[in-house]
Amino acid sequence: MAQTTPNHTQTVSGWAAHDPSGKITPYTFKRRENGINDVTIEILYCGICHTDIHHVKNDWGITMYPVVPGHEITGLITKVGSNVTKFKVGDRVGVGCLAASCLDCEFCKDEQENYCDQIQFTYNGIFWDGSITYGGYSKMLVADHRYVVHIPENLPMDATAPLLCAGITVFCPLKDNNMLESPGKKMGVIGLGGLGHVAVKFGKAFGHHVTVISTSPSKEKEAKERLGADDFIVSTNVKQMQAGKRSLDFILDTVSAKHSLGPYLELLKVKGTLVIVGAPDKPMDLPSFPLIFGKRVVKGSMTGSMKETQEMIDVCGKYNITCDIETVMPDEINDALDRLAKNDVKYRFVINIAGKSSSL
Ligand SMILES: NC(=O)c1ccc[n+]([C@@H]2O[C@H](COP(=O)([O-])OP(=O)(O)OC[C@H]3O[C@@H](n4cnc5c(N)ncnc54)[C@H](O)[C@@H]3O)[C@@H](O)[C@H]2O)c1
Ligand SMILES: [Zn+2]
Ligand SMILES: [Zn+2]
Repeated sequence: MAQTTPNHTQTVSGWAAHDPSGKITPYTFKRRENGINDVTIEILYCGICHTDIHHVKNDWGITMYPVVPGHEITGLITKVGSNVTKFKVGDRVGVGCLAASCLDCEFCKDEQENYCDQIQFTYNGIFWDGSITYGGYSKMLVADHRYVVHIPENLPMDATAPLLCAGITVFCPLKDNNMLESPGKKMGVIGLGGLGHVAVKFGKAFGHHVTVISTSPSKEKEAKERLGADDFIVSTNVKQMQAGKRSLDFILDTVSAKHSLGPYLELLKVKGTLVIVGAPDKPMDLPSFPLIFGKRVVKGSMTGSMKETQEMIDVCGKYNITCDIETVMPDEINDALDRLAKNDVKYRFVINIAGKSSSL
């Protein structure tokens, strides 16, 4: 593993964390030359995902410092390799969590490359040439074109950026559990942050009755008035949790910190499903009784394939779904990370990397 290889000839300005304090500082590094399968992207915007916090603070014990976070990237193509036919210079594009996969295993061949066991991520991964991947907190990216999607013309580049991770991560569990084509389900969303607020929007766009389950009573008004949620349960309110028992068909758990699944499982109907997408650093309690007494299912889901990501972005174009964002400049990233850790954002920070004034 190396930070660069001889073909890393392009100097790029970015922002990196250098140790588990998580403090971000300007960082200049090298990217590879644009290869035959690559596109070069001028980055316009990059969302700040809670996964970025887990990485800069080494919550999961896997961070390779210095880490340049960022996997919710939108920008414009400035160069295309000779094998690339799907993109041209000037195209509006997005890059999410995936940078490379083996292209040969059963999952890669079945367009589920997000489950390839050699998957490499947009940052804190190791690319095929042995170099460490650096993400979207930077001015420019060289990406294999197979891991890039088109952004529909009607979607703004800033409020679309978080869809590349937050959006696809909540879209796939809905798709996998037949929630795209069968309206009228009772759906719950635990945690109203970056992922959770997009889940509410998808749930409503797909015709479901959406209940937000949150520790913060103060979020109820906004969840209903701004995001269109139908119901709100405060998870620390025993009476409300009791009244909600056996009421939901499907729950999406987006919580970033350790919590017990038992009380949430009780909210599911018999044979209901809870999908975990939040990634706390510690194991969560999973009591057996709510599972066996309700024949309930708990499963996980990780981001989405590139085919699903393009499908999700196109669906967002069709329904005009974007994220509710607060835009920050690169020198405000540390404040934004601190505020995100305190859950003080509605609902996603997006870094204005290029410093352009309009949202394009
Ligand atoms: N599965 C995937 O592919 C995938 C993709 C992206 C993010 N993630 C993970 O999903 C999680 C959420 O990401 P995000 O960007 O939406 O974060 P976020 O900080 O925007 O939202 C997390 C929400 O969880 C709530 N929360 C925190 N602790 C809680 C607790 N103990 N009980 C109840 N609620 C609590 C917060 O109030 C907040 O609303 C993170 O762990 C992130 O790493 C997973
Ligand atoms: Zn993410
Ligand atoms: Zn593979």
